[in-house]
Amino acid sequence: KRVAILISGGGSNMVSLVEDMTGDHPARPVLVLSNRADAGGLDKAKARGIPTAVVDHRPFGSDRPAFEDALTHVLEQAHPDIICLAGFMRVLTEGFVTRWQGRMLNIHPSLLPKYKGLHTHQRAIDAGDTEAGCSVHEVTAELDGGRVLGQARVPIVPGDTADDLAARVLVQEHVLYPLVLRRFAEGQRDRIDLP
Ligand SMILES: N[C@@H]1O[C@H](COP(=O)(O)O)[C@@H](O)[C@H]1O
Repeated sequence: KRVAILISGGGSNMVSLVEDMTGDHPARPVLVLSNRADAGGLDKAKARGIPTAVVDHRPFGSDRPAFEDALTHVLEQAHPDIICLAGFMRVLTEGFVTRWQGRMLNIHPSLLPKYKGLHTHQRAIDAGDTEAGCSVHEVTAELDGGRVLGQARVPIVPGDTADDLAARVLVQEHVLYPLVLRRFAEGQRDRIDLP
């Protein structure tokens, strides 16, 4: 299977996916695509010999479909079977999502369906939750709303800041996403929960 990975930032999840796609893994990374030319993950991908591309969203202003047409044009040249959103911070329209329906995954730093959207860790702390985590889900037109294929849980420790929690969850993201991608590439659609 051919996998394209969309990023906007440092790309630590992208690296964990790429480093797992070796040996008997049924998939290989064919493209790392960013909407930001200054995304730190681009250099990490180049250093691992993966083709990279940038489609800057800013020149398109509020014309999301035009931005997504440019994304789709670049993606189609890589012929991906699977698309992984990994810290990709643009909300995608229904048109784009429908085009890649059933072949696109995302990692979200909360225990979905709780805390869709942003600032997930602070919201979990403010709510007095005792645990948090991350979820890998299929991407649908509803933001962070698709079927959850995997979740990993971590404790919230009294006195935790959002940054403390984000760091603890990120460690689990790097375990969960590669696991779910491997199963997804093998055709498995049932959900896994860590630990
Ligand atoms: N969507 C969220 O954005 C962060 C991206 O981190 P990285 O993969 O760019 O390091 C991760 O926490 C991910 O869950």
